[in-house]
Parts: sequence; C-alpha cells; structure tokens
Amino acid sequence: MPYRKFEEYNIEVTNDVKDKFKSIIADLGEDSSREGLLKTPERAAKAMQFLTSGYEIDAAEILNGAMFKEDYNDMVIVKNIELYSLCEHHMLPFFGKAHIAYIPNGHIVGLSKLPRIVNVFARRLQVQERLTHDILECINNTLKPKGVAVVIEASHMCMMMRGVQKQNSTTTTSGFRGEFERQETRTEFLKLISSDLR
Ligand SMILES: Nc1nc2c(ncn2[C@@H]2O[C@H](COP(=O)(O)OP(=O)(O)OP(=O)(O)O)[C@@H](O)[C@H]2O)c(=O)[nH]1
Ligand SMILES: [Zn+2]
Repeated sequence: MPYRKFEEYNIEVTNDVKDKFKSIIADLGEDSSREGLLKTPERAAKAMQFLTSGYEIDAAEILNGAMFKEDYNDMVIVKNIELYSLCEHHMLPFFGKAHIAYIPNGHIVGLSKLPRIVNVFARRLQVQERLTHDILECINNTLKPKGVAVVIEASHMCMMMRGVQKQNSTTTTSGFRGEFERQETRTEFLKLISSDLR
C-alpha cells in the first residue's frame, strides 16, 4: 500500500507512544492531567507517526508506477520543493527546499512523483546529507536516467532554538550522478536554480 492515508494511525502504536509522551510531559515538570494537556499525548503520538510515516512507503514503487517512455533528452528540473524532516540527533525539525534535476534516458517520470519521494525520505529520522543521497540514489536506480542532481538547502531547528542558536545559517547539500558529474551540465543546472538559492 504505497499511499497510506495519514489519518489511519496504528492504534497500538498510538496508545503505546501516547503513554510514553504522558510520562515525558510529567518528567518535564508539567501536569499532564490539566485540561489543556489532556489530549496532548495522543496528538503528539499521532504527529510523530505522521512525521516518520516515510518508513512504510516504498519510494521506488512510487517512481516505477509513473514512468513513461518518451524521447526527451534534455534536462528536467523540479525546484523549490519544500521539505520538513526531523534531525536524527535531536528529533527536532529541519526544513527547507529541494531542487531536483534529471536527464531522461528513454523514460520520463510523472512530475509529482519527485516531491512525493522527497516526502517519503524526509518523513524519517534523517541527516540532511543522507536525505540528499536517498533521493539521488532512488532516482538513479529506478529511473536510470543519463544523469541526476539533487540540491537541498535547509535550516535546522536544533541549531536555532537551542545549542549554538544561529538563526540565519543554512546548510546546503548536493549530489550529482552521471552527466551532472560533468562541469558543463552541473553549471547549467546550478545556473537554472541559482535565483532560488539563498
Ligand atoms: N551533519 C549533520 N549534522 C547534523 C544534522 N542535524 C543535526 N546535526 C548535528 O548533529 C550534531 C550532534 O552533535 P552532539 O555534540 O552529539 O550534540 P549536541 O551536544 O546537542 O551538539 P550541539 O548542537 O552543538 O549543542 C550537532 O553538531 C548538530 O548540529 C544533519 O542533518 N547533518
Ligand atoms: Zn539536531
């Protein structure tokens, strides 16, 4: 079942995580029985299930389901794909934009499937570097294009709300395969997305 409806939470997981959140709230010094917090453990349990729902979805299956034979051999770019993920170190959000390009090799892919696989890999406990490579390798191995490129720019809440507390720093990660390993192709791609880079 590739497209699980996110309203369909696993009841056992919800109950289990709910109990744990209740005890975390108490450990943090709050009164988990006060009115405003009564439903919070359950809401948090559902929110965390949604934010990690990517584990249950096969990204390759999403791409495989929408590949079309087409004789188009130029660059295809989908840019400014917003993403929200959780850093695996603090389980705090990092968020930003992904820019994806590929050069078809006989097949194109349904455009919406690229943001869909970004969601699949982002809704896991991640580091930005692995997220970038997960997306890159999935497209490379499934679509087998002549080349693929992924750039992600993101802000990490663990560096903003806590820790080093830097509000304006952003992190850029990138990966290039096939024709994008050539300077000329990579430069063309970077030029086409440059107005969207911070
Ligand atoms: N490379 C990488 N590091 C990340 C990512 N998200 C968070 N981090 C970093 O993970 C590191 C964890 O370092 P630790 O020293 O174990 O944790 P910490 O004591 O909370 O570190 P500070 O954040 O510096 O307070 C921190 O430097 C974070 O900035 C990511 O996506 N990629
Ligand atoms: Zn972090």
